[in-house]
Amino acid sequence: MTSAPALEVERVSHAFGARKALDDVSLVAPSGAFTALLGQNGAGKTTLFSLVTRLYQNASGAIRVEGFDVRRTPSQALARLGVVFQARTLDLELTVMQNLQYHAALHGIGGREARGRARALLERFGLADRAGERVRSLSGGQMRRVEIARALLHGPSLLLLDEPTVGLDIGSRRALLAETRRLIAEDGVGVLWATHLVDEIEAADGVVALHQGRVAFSGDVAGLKAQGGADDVGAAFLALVEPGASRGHAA
Ligand SMILES: Nc1ncnc2c1ncn2[C@@H]1O[C@H](COP(=O)(O)OP(=O)(O)OP(=O)(O)O)[C@@H](O)[C@H]1O
Repeated sequence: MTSAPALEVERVSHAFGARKALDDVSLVAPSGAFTALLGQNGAGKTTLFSLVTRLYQNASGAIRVEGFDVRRTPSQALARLGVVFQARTLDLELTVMQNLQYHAALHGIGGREARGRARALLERFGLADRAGERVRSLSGGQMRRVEIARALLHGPSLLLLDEPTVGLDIGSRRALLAETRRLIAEDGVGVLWATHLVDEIEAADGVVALHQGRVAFSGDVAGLKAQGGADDVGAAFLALVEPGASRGHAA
């Protein structure tokens, strides 16, 4: 066991040409906790995920997964990282089990071991009876659960989810959040959940508010409300990022 946080981002900046997408961003997502990365469209959430997953190289600063620097020790860092991207990435024509086995193979987990892990995860997400079906036949919420199961196949200690509830109905959103929180409680994974929906955040969560590529707030929900001078998360967030706006929600 390590005492390093699931994720540490230290003074990271990233630009696309002249446009600064991230400007001196630092944050921590502890192990065994839910941290919401709250930000409106264009805040820089996806860019940050792309840097953590090494889709882009971090131009400046440092990113560590459970203490492993993603640039200097990429294989150790990536082995501890599971990710669910905003766009769906399952192969619709393959079965649920084939999708999971394919991903397990990419992590060097083969045959019986892969099937065993996949079955256990599908069981956990209430999808054991769908293993042999093509992904195309699943609902949006079920596909998201398969993607989370896939992200967990290699036993990561950090799970990144980029706006995972987009396009889901209210029941599926709640179920996905509940399952993610159960994972944290049972397995102790650290979760960084990117969202613009303030109602996905609970009182005990960590919050990092990103605005125009900068961290506008980092701390707990009570601290966000105190700093924003409002009793609800949406109003507090808006007060911090758009001081001119007096009411409303981040969504
Ligand atoms: N590949 C790219 N090329 C140029 N600019 C980009 C690219 N990707 C993102 N950007 C810009 O960087 C900024 C941050 O975008 P990013 O996608 O990280 O935001 P986001 O918080 O994920 O937004 P959303 O909630 O809309 O997904 C935006 O100004 C965006 O236009």
